[in-house]
Amino acid sequence: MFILASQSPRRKELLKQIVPEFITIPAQINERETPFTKPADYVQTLARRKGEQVAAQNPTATVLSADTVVSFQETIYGKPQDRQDAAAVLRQLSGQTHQAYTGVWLTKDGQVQQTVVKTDVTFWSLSDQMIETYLDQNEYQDKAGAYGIQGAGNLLVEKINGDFYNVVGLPISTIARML
Ligand SMILES: Cc1cn([C@H]2C[C@H](O)[C@@H](COP(=O)(O)OP(=O)(O)OP(=O)(O)O)O2)c(=O)[nH]c1=O
Repeated sequence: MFILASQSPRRKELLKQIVPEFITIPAQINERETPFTKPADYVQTLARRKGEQVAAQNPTATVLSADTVVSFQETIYGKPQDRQDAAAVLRQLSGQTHQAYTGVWLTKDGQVQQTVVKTDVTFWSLSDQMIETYLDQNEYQDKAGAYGIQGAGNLLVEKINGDFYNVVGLPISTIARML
């Protein structure tokens, strides 16, 4: 059995492109128990904690988990607390290049593989009006870094260097090579 240890609808949609049949079992962990460290270490630790928690309940299954953050100038941005927080994050990222990191953890046939994929994302310079218009669409609410590149958030993005799907939350070309 293949389990995606995630409640993210975006991760479920992306995984369908490479795995025909799987079930989803969200991990029940408190992400705040993991201290902020370097972004790559942070997402790797969280992906591992999510995967291990679900794998412990399903010891013979293949289990895939992931965690995505946005990082800019040593600050890690998870999901925004509220609209004000989201506005502050987007103002920080405006006109700058930040990184999206996704940690991936996979256990298959008793073997554990894990990796971290990084994508550079450059935002246009964003006016307050552009930020408010984007926030009005409420897309920011469950997204690390307060934007969804796969949605209207794409209008904030001048360019990326790296895997697009990694920003969304599942670097499927890398994962396909792990399977
Ligand atoms: C940057 C970015 C993040 N995201 C989303 C992907 C993830 O759902 C979310 C990052 O939060 P995560 O904590 O990685 O994932 P999650 O809580 O949504 O789901 P789970 O832990 O159960 O796997 O941000 C986008 O959808 N688009 C983007 O451009």
